[in-house]
Amino acid sequence: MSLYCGIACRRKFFWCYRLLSTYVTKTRYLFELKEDDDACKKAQQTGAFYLFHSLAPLLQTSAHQYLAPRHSLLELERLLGKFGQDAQRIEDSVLIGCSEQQEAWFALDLGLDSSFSISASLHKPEMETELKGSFIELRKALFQLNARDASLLSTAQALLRWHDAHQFCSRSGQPTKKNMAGSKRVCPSNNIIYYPQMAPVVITLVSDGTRCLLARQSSFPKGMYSALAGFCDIGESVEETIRREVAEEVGLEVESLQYYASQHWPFPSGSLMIACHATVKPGQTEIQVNLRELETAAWFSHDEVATALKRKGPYTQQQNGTFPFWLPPKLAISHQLIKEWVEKQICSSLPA
Ligand SMILES: NC(=O)C1=CN([C@@H]2O[C@H](COP(=O)(O)OP(=O)(O)OC[C@H]3O[C@@H](n4cnc5c(N)ncnc54)[C@H](OP(=O)(O)O)[C@@H]3O)[C@@H](O)[C@H]2O)C=CC1
Ligand SMILES: [Mg+2]
Repeated sequence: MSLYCGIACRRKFFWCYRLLSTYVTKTRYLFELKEDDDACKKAQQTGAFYLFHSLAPLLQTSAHQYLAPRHSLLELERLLGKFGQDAQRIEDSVLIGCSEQQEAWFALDLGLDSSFSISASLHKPEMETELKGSFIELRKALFQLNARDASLLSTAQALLRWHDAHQFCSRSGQPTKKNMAGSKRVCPSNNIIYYPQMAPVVITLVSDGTRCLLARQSSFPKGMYSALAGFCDIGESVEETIRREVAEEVGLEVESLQYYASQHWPFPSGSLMIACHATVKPGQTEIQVNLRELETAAWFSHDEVATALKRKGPYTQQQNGTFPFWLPPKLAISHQLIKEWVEKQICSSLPA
């Protein structure tokens, strides 16, 4: 090993160690805040809060992008005081992460009903003026956020929604109580613990070797196609869901499949998207669209998909009345799955 190589390796090792160390420290800190209510309450003193109103995040506009502002505990207490709200409402907040310097990040919804105060929703426009921002539906804003804010706000919204929908014990009917971090709720009358849940969903890009299969639901924006998606049924493995969804939606039988990656997705109410590539049996490529599920589905060539990936919105109606063929934005795992397929096709067509 040359001296240069030795130094480079040691540097690399040191760098990896530093990265790992920061990550582990952060993870252990968040674990402690979830387990210990007092530690979590203390972390709120130096922490920062993302604000929501009826599940819409507070955003500010900056150069065609949305930014998610954070507020200190002091600023939040001042705001609640100004609008006649009890500062105890801050206990409704949920822990969503922390910075490398261990500044804990929380999310709080000022519009949902709270056991600590009511009618906060009456003040929405005044709050927006005071906070110099707007509460914007996450569906409209997600693709104009940077990756970190998109991920934090998606987690926050899913968690706030889950708490709002699990106020009562399904066994005793009594009100449940959230822990300080919001990582669980407990029924005080029978000690049943409820943990936040999400729905597993598969997203599959089917290929016949040279083309890939993309589909549209009538609810999609005009011209947009995506890979096939479907919720896992209870009792199914990911492999079984993929085979069933492909058969149900387009009438094809999957021959092989390969896991690609996963992503948390805030819609409709918090899903774990599990993305896979799949191939169909040779010679069995005739699509039979299930019109109860899809508007249409079709095979697309490598060049058609590569061109669509480069296309940038807004996608306006063309002179012949149709809309250009386009694909989900970069942030969506379906985009990344399709992009990987395009890149793999290029590699496999290169001479060995
Ligand atoms: N991030 C990404 O890149 C992408 C994400 N997705 C997401 O994947 C999700 C699933 O895709 P989709 O094709 O609609 O799924 P499905 O093909 O499974 O069809 C949706 C239908 O399944 C039923 N359903 C079964 N279980 C559930 C559940 N836990 N929650 C809600 N509905 C359920 C509902 O029927 P009924 O209403 O009749 O009860 C619903 O209308 C979508 O919500 C979408 O947001 C999709 C594509 C890309
Ligand atoms: Mg589907």
